[in-house]
Amino acid sequence: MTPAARVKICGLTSLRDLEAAATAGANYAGFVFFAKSPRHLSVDAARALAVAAPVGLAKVALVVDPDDATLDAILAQVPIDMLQLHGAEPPERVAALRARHGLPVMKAVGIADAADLPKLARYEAVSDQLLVDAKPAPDAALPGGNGLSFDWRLIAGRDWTKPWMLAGGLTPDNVAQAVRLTGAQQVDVSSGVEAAPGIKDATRIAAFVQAARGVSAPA
Ligand SMILES: O=C(O)c1ccccc1NCC(=O)[C@H](O)[C@H](O)COP(=O)(O)O
Repeated sequence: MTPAARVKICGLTSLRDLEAAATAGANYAGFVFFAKSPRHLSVDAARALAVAAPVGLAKVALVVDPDDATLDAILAQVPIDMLQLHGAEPPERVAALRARHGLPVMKAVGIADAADLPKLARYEAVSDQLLVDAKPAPDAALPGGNGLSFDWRLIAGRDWTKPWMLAGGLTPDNVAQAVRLTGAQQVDVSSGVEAAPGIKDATRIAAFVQAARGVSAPA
């Protein structure tokens, strides 16, 4: 039987998106703070979403190599439950941010091939969770949210020491297979549930959550 996975919907940009994620039963809502992204939120826009989020929907701030002032400005205004570090933060910086802000930290680790796997242990040592994502192409405009997947067999059967989330190119159509193959207990999606970059599709969000939980989508 397919295990029931916890679901993060990343890159919400409107109250409509937030409601779709909450109604579908998502566990985490991701807010992107990265100016070049079509999913980027100002601090004010993120605050409006975060205060509207229902209890039980964990609010995740996705940041990329943030400086202290940027993070301070976000966290002073936006009630956040977890930080997602999606840049090239070295392990020492991950540990420092975790200590400085007193929030759980999820470090994104990009995987393209077996040479990337040792990074997982290095970041497990300093993070509360890992986000195991596809490594973007060197010339990619965005460090994540590219709808790109990696070879899931690379992590199948791995012994994990921390909770982790599978990400990268997941869709309502492939998430059940990804969960079965990797044993992921948590999954993350952004572009796979969008109608257009930065605009989520409520029907796709519902189908994704159902598929991740091993429930067939209604015909
Ligand atoms: O979504 C963005 O625009 C983004 C910008 C900068 C860093 C990370 C970004 N997104 C990360 C994610 O949304 C997900 O955590 C992950 O990469 C999966 O995305 P997708 O393949 O689109 O489902």
